[in-house]
Amino acid sequence: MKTLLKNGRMISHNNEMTPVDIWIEDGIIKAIGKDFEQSGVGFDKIIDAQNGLVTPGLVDVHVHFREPGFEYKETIQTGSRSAAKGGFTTVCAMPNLNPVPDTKEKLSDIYRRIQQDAVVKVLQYAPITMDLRSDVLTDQQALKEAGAFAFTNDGVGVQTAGVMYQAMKEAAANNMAIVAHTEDESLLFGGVMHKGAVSEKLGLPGIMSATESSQIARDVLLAKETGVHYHVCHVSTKESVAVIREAKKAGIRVTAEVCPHHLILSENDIPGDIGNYKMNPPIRANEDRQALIDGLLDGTIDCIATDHAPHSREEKNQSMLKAPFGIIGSEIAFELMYTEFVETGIFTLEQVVNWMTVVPARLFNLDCGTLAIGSAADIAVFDLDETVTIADDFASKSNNTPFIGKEVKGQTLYTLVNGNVVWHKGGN
Ligand SMILES: NC(=O)N[C@@H](CC(=O)O)C(=O)O
Ligand SMILES: [Zn+2]
Ligand SMILES: [Zn+2]
Repeated sequence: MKTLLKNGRMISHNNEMTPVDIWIEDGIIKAIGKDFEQSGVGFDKIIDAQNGLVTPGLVDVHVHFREPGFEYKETIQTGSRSAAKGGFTTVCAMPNLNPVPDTKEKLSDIYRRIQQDAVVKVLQYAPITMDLRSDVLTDQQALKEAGAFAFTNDGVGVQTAGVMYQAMKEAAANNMAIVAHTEDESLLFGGVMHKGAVSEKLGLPGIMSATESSQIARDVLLAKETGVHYHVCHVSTKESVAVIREAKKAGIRVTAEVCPHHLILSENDIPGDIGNYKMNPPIRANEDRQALIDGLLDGTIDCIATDHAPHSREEKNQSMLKAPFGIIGSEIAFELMYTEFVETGIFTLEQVVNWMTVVPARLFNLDCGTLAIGSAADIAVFDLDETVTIADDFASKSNNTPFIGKEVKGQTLYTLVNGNVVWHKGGN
């Protein structure tokens, strides 16, 4: 099977756009160049990229697919379609499910579902401790054999230093990463949004920055003791950035991700007590937002991840006091990053593409995030010209995002996995 993706543009190292065609054969990138059509190759299928930006399929190391246990919010099928619609071809799914995949059998059951239903490549995380909340470590070796991507208790922090230390030691021995949602619950005090001027104004309990940053400080020191690859989820505060920066300087093996919503919004953008502005960690102060941008620019923060966290309309259409934490992100992540940061000249297009493809792949040794000849034809094509309004028409089952109605550029035209079109604009 020979496919030609023609009339694309690729971003080169000096941020220049080069017109390209990609020759795909049996799901593999065979050649990148021009005028293959004229050379008489005889393609079975031709896809017109319409002068769009061609990138490696995006890689997201942080999504929530809710299956099994919470299928009314999302399933592997709808979550992976949502990822495909956003140009993602590899995503890593969190284990805060029911049941929690804390045994080989439960993890294998999820992989069976992925095999059946996913339209993009899905790697499943396993938990650090049994049932996410206990102090009993999971059998890392068995879970690794069953295909665990890495270990995380995302949704909750590991509350005890000793448990985290043991988990890190074990993960280092198994050559696996520990991925951490950092939140010290003894510093939570029922908070539902960032503690500051706006929480005060709205009369809502606040979450201190130290609730996150103090646990990162603990963990980087434990990572130093154990030598594990320690990856920090959804960094949100300036203190967290400072701790990670110092840890990296000290040679500690720490990496970090940041979410588009924390880069774009600050507490001042929260118009009131609205559930769709509630996520964990919360949208912080403007100086935190600025520190996250600086952190990406100086390499303290390594990559961008969405933390796609679907919840039902009923759940989110309530006061922040009652609504669950989390917003969706897969379908709009690239267009938000492009519009807010590339169009404004804060980041280059090459930086944004790298932070969403080759860098996350490299951090976790994944065989994706590249358009190298011989690699799987996992490819995204984006329209950088047309301005569109983010509509409430998500492929996700849920619509919990405060970005509906926003004007953006950078809509996905095509997403290909192993050379097959899994999403195209105007399609399903
Ligand atoms: N980010 C969120 O606000 N919520 C996530 C959990 C998490 O990522 O911590 C969820 O599972 O809904
Ligand atoms: Zn989390
Ligand atoms: Zn999460």
